[in-house]
Amino acid sequence: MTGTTRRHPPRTPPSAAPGMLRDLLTDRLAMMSTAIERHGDAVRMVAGPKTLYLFNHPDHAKHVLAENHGNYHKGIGQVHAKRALGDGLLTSEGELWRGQRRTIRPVFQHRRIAAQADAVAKEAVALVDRLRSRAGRGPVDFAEEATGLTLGVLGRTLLDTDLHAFDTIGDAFEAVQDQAMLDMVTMNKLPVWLPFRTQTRFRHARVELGRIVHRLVQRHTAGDGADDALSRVLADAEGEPDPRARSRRVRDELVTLLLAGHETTASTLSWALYLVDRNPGTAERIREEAVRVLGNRAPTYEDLHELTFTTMVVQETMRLYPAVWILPRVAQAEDEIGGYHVPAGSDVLICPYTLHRRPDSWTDPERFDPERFAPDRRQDRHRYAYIPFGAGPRVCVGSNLGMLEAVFVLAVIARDLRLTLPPGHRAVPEAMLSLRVRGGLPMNVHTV
Ligand code: HEM
Repeated sequence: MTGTTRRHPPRTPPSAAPGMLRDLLTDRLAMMSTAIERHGDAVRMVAGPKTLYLFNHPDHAKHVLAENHGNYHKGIGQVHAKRALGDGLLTSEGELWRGQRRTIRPVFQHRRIAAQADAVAKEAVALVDRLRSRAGRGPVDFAEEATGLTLGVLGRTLLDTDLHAFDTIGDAFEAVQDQAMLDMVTMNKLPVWLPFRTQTRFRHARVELGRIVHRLVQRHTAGDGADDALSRVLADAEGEPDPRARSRRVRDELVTLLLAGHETTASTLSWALYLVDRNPGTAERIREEAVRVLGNRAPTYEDLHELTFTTMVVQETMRLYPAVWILPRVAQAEDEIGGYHVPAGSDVLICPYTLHRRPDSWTDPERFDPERFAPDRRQDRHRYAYIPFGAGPRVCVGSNLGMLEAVFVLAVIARDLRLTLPPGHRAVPEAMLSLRVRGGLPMNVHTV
């Protein structure tokens, strides 16, 4: 293609730059949605020194994430998260990534997840018990409870450990997320030693996470022979001759797995509870299904396939509030996406949040309607119109576990309790590394 015939995506006008920079700091979802509304499926967003190529058609997602994935490395935001996560599975590339993925994949296969379903069910039932003890005593922060649950599940399933014993871990991860976001919006220009609160918290958190991983490793070597994620990561790192590099590798991989695995599922659960409360009749349908399938007992892996409506609610939740709201990439060589030229080195964004709201893929896209995911309607849509777990070779490695958790927890909560938002409360999304509920999710607990 010659320079004269190249087609470039429409660019945002210079007058939009101040508003975009403000939105980058305070409302990243509005920044993406507005750009697409004004300019269409492909936009060059020019904000200060940075140009971001935002693509919003399912064919674009297919091209970047699957067909030509080799040309796209992890990008803005995730690159910056490296400061916190090092070279773990989420942020690594090339041979290192391939090796890490090979090491960890067996831990997440269906067979293994099936074996871990009981551990997930136990955590779900324990959460319900904790919530029940708060019934009638004012709102609980469900987002915090969900985070505790998902960390507990990861501890039991990946590390064979009770992570509840590490009570600083939730705060440490929050500090890591905040830092990664600060890095992203400041384009990584702030040295980490500056005495800002976020940076100081981050430095402490990094030390704390290192300490926690060290303790996990020490405990683990005491009882060997297991085939969990920790055993696999340790066995894999044995090939590394330098002891400091070896322990850094173990830390990076474990911190990555814990971060990637708990915030995403916890956010999904919070949004699910929020949507269930706001959409009359939904809680009753989940409860009726849970009573029919489970009776009074804890869920088992076999029940998962029977909890059809609950699964549809989780899927619709991830459409409206995809925990990973943005998939940032950097083009390694020049490319053409949907007929538009993309120079080498460009920051390319695929945004599940806006993709999942395309009116040509979803009738009345803002409406919460789990029936969209009824098993007989699966063929109705483009395969890349719905990508809550990403797509292509870098698709979420933990999606089976994440789904199992979300469905089990929603089912047992709806069966045993009723959670309601305080009157007039609205949850506001905050697009951090994951799509959080800003300020947490206060919910009143009622027994049924
Ligand atoms: C509802 C829950 C979850 C959602 C919505 C979710 C979403 C995603 C998405 C969209 C990606 C792709 C990121 C990209 O392409 O840039 C991803 C990757 C990843 N997820 Fe999940 N995830 C969830 C649960 C989990 C769980 C439970 C784990 C377990 C530890 C996990 C571990 C990972 C890892 C390690 C990656 C990186 C994979 C790679 O690059 O090879 N996720 N996740």
